[in-house]
Amino acid sequence: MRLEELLSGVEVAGLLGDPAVEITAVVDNSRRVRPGALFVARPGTREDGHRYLRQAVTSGAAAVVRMDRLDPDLPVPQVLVKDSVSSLARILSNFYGAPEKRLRLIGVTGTNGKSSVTWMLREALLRLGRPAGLIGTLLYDTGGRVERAQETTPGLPRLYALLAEMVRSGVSVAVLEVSSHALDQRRVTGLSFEGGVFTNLSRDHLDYHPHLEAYFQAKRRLFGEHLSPEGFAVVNVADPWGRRLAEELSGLRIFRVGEAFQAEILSRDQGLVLRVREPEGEFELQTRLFGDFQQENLLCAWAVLRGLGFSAREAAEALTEAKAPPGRLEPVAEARGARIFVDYAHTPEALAAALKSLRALAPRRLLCLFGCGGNRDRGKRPLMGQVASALADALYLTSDNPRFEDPQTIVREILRGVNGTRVRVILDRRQALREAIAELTAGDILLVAGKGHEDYQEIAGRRLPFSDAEEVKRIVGELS
Ligand SMILES: CC(=O)N[C@H]1[C@@H](OP(=O)(O)OP(=O)(O)OC[C@H]2O[C@@H](n3ccc(=O)[nH]c3=O)[C@H](O)[C@@H]2O)O[C@H](CO)[C@@H](O)[C@@H]1O[C@H](C)C(=O)N[C@@H](C)C(=O)N[C@H](CCC(=O)O)C(=O)O
Ligand SMILES: Nc1ncnc2c1ncn2[C@@H]1O[C@H](COP(=O)(O)OP(=O)(O)OP(=O)(O)O)[C@@H](O)[C@H]1O
Ligand SMILES: N[C@H](CCC[C@H](N)C(=O)O)C(=O)O
Ligand SMILES: [Mg+2]
Repeated sequence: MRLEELLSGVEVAGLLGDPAVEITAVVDNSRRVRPGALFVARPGTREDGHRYLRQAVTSGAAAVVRMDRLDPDLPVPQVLVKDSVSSLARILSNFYGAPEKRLRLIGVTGTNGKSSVTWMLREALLRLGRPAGLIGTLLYDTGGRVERAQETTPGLPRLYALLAEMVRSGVSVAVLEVSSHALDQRRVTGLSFEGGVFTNLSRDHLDYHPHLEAYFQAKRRLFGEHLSPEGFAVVNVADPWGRRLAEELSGLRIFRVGEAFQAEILSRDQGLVLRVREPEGEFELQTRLFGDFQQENLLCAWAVLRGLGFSAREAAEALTEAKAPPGRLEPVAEARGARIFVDYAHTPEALAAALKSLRALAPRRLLCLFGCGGNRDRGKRPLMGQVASALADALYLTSDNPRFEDPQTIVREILRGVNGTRVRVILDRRQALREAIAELTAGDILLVAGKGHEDYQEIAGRRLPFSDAEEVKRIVGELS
């Protein structure tokens, strides 16, 4: 496509060079530039793309978009814009034939539950015969192809490429997990969601957001800036921040989970059996979900189906047998009459929810093994220690992804919140799992928290293969 065609709808403040130059790709990372690419320089959180303009040209960029000035010394066509992020979104839309307008978009935000809601929703849509795409923490599914996710919400170039692939595969509904980082960094610019979901808000990511209010405001942007006026919001009003959001949103169709959409847990042992009450009546569902918290996530998915126009009966049929993504309170093994669950709880609230759910299964003893990620929100460490010591009978503290921090220091910070419960510290996660599992006797439950589906452990910049579920199964096999 020619540069001038890509600039349709872009507010151009200045142009240098030939606008008819042929463009073969659009990128915002100089390391991804191939000959023929258009490089869009934009400021970020750590770097500024403008520093890499020369590098982009050396790598073969056919033209560049920039916000600072037109530089006669740069030997390629240049476009000056006021805002390179919105320009990038518009250029990508032109490049891919406006895929964001050819899909029904559902965005899910909140501290916990995004992956669970989006996963259930995709499966439900498929059961209803609607080709659905998914972009989230675990994977990107474009309808024709599934790939491992890099980010929960990818940056604009990747995002538009995935949406374009969905259109090509005949997908009609695209379900997206929208992280607060993505909202803050404008990674969903140009997208107008038909449905927006807010699951809950609690402490996380305070290494990034200055305080909880700023974190909330980032999430709120999904509804304030990215929701189509004809669209709908699904808000969990059982959560205080959700209640506030619902009060603040005016003129929108809102589905209130916790009020208009409610569920009662009838039994838990073999997966949640739920009685759902919603405006059109009552429905009983046998699901494959573990964790009381999943009822809220299921109701969010249910309400989205209703917002998309499905009947209550269709929602019930589509969500019967609903299951969580891997590593969300997943029962992975039994050892000598004890049960072992792997969960992705990495916030105080999530850890509390997971432990309370397992306590409801009436274990003889409830053991909890976890650590905290390095180089991320440090303040949540003692809070997770506090929650775990209040709700579990014994703790194994170990390493999560220490990244560039000393695992011993991380555990010491968790220990500040621990009070009275029996604790063992074993920094080697494999060894900690081995000892915790060796201790189990009939009726016990062990929760292995923090890493969920992750298949690596990140230590000092290296990702070493590691899966809690696989490790647990291997150890149980060895011990039996
Ligand atoms: C701090 C942070 O969130 N950074 C993310 C962000 O980068 P950024 O926009 O701030 O970019 P930057 O690194 O400052 O660089 C600015 C510009 O210079 C360019 N550049 C930079 C270097 C270079 O050599 N050449 C070059 O062109 C960059 O490509 C970019 O265009 O946007 C990028 C995609 O557009 C992300 O890959 C990147 O994720 C980093 C690696 C990361 O760890 N992010 C985590 C915290 C994250 O985003 N997590 C959330 C999930 C959170 C949750 O679970 O709730 C997620 O959505 O994944
Ligand atoms: N509705 C909920 N309320 C409280 N805790 C929850 C809820 N849903 C999930 N959790 C907890 O949060 C963990 C992560 O769940 P999930 O992956 O669905 O959330 P997420 O928002 O996608 O997380 P991330 O931000 O890491 O992508 C679960 O393993 C569980 O411990
Ligand atoms: N989505 C979370 C993942 C944290 C998972 C935990 N295992 C860790 O490494 O801290 C985040 O980006 O903070
Ligand atoms: Mg997720």
